[in-house]
Amino acid sequence: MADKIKNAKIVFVVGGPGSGKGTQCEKIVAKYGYTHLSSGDLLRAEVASGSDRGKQLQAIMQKGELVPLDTVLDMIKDAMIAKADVSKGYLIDGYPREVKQGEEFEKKIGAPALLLYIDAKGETMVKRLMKRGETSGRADDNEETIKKRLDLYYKATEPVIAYYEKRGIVRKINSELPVDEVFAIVEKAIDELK
Ligand SMILES: Nc1ncnc2c1ncn2[C@H]1C[C@H](O)[C@@H](COP(=O)(O)OP(=O)(O)O)O1
Ligand SMILES: [Mg+2]
Repeated sequence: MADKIKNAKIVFVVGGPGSGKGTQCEKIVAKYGYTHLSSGDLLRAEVASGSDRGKQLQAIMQKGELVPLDTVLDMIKDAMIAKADVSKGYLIDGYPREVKQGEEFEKKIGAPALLLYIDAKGETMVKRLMKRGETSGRADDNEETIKKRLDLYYKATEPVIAYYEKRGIVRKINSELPVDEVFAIVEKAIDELK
């Protein structure tokens, strides 16, 4: 089963909360037929299911902390295998959050061909998340948790970007621009993969 995804195109989509990862992934899915896997969405779906694991996850996420590595990875892998026959590639959104997560992903699943670094300023991310929080229903889109998520993001994710930069697969995308202009830059990076 797992070898079905061994040769798949894998794109890590990394950026702070509210930087626009989900927005850009949606557009990549529409144009390129990739499968979009947001680790956050997978986790929230588990929470919504009301399972015991979901309840434990909810407590962790509400505090703005990171969920255990194996849990996230197993959920991503299962979701990838489920889409192996129809997927032109995979967008792994919001993962890895830490260098160790990236290493484990490569051991268990495969190597990324590209890392899209969706980059927006801290104040922009806060503004967007506060706005999203008005309608998203997400427990973590509130001012206090947003600050914590941003702090954690800077600490944990910057080493991730440095790690993949050494391997030459990072493309930094200016996400301060309007959505379609951001996507024009994203398209170039994806087109280069073919
Ligand atoms: N380039 C852009 N310009 C303005 N608003 C943007 C934007 N990209 C995303 N947004 C909005 C849409 C959402 O309400 C909010 C967060 O975007 P998102 O795609 O959900 O971010 P992420 O998935 O990185 O947390 O910001
Ligand atoms: Mg998102």
